Amino acid sequence: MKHVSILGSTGSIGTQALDVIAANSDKYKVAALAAYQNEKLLAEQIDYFKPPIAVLVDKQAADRMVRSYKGQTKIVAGEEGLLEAATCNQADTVLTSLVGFAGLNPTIAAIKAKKNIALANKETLVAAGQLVMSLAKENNVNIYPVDSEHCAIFQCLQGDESKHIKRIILTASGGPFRGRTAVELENVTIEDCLRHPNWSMGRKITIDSATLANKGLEVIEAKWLFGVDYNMIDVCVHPQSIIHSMVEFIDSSVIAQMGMPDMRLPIQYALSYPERVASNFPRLDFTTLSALTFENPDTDNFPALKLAYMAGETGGTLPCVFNAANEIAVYAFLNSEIAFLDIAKVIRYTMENHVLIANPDLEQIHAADKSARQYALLVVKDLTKM
Ligand SMILES: NC(=O)C1=CN([C@@H]2O[C@H](COP(=O)(O)OP(=O)(O)OC[C@H]3O[C@@H](n4cnc5c(N)ncnc54)[C@H](OP(=O)(O)O)[C@@H]3O)[C@@H](O)[C@H]2O)C=CC1
Ligand SMILES: CC(=O)[C@@H](O)[C@H](O)COP(=O)(O)O
Ligand SMILES: [Mn+2]
Repeated sequence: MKHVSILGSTGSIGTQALDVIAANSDKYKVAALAAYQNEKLLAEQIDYFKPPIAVLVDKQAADRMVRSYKGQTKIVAGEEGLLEAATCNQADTVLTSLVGFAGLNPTIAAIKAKKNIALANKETLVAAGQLVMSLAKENNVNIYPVDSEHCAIFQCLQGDESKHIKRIILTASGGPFRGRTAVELENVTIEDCLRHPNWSMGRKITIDSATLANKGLEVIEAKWLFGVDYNMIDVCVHPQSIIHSMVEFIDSSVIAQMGMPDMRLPIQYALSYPERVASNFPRLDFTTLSALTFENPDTDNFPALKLAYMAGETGGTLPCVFNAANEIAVYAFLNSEIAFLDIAKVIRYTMENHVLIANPDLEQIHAADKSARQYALLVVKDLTKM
């Protein structure tokens, strides 16, 4: 039996993880649930899964829940609650399915408490990959990728030494605007961006997919998870999202992992590894697949991917700055403050303004995140005036 703390239980990954756990109650038990403010859904999850601990980071929402809740679960508020859920004795595994840089501290706390990590929160490795991977090694903790591409690569590598990798090929859907020019991207709406062709996900990652910043974050995530150089990570646009990623080995053999686009599979694999668990997830029917196609990403019209490579190759605090600026820009776009094409501009200007620290410690990473957010907000303000 694995005991899982779910940070971000009310989100897209969190709810699908709970579907997997409910379908396999002989294998998994919920140790803790944590959300930001969605008290209604969290209350339903508490009723069903009866975890020892539940957290609402928003203190007012947590206060309301404490006043109305009559059951056995301990309700905790705030960032401290998140850390308690990440480190509680009842858990052996922590699923990091909260969104953004907020995932970093609880992930580090979980690693220090020797919990295995099922990692959906890619922003953690983007902001602090070196530090998090070293801590995991020091504490003898495994990090199992949940992100579909990284889970695919992890599956492709089973039984093979990483030294045999020639390159990793991350597949990308290309998002809802694949093939469009910058002029055609000028006036796209929030609703257009939120219409991902293949995946139903949270709002932030869906915008990231539309700008290709998601693929940029994933390139950096792959560097840290698989210990490869950036020149060994390629991105290939595959609009059908059936091949979730590939590994080419030194003998030119290529192994791909395929499946219908359904996040329950990588979530379940990350929880069940090294076992495979039977499922009723939709199956691939090759007779109805008309074509699997591939093309190069368009980094001229979608520059966020190029900026991510630049940030990753430079290293130090720059990937953290890329991530911080992107978070500010995405939420500014979702608040109708800036246009779609401004997202990459906010990232670029914030990166250009940054004074690099080559080997940052955690405090320096937090400082870089904070100052990048402040600068990115100024850029947003300037762009809003235009
Ligand atoms: N969705 C997907 O298919 C995939 C997602 N990922 C990654 O997984 C992560 C989660 O994505 P997704 O599920 O789509 O996101 P959602 O926006 O759907 O869910 C986010 C979850 O995190 C909680 N949350 C948000 N902010 C905080 C915070 N500051 N502290 C604590 N909890 C917080 C939310 O709580 P509340 O509901 O109360 O606001 C919610 O439970 C992201 O890093 C994303 O990049 C990776 C691959 C695929
Ligand atoms: C499901 C998943 O892992 C997402 O990160 C997905 O990859 C987004 O699709 P894009 O390829 O469009 O970024
Ligand atoms: Mn992905």
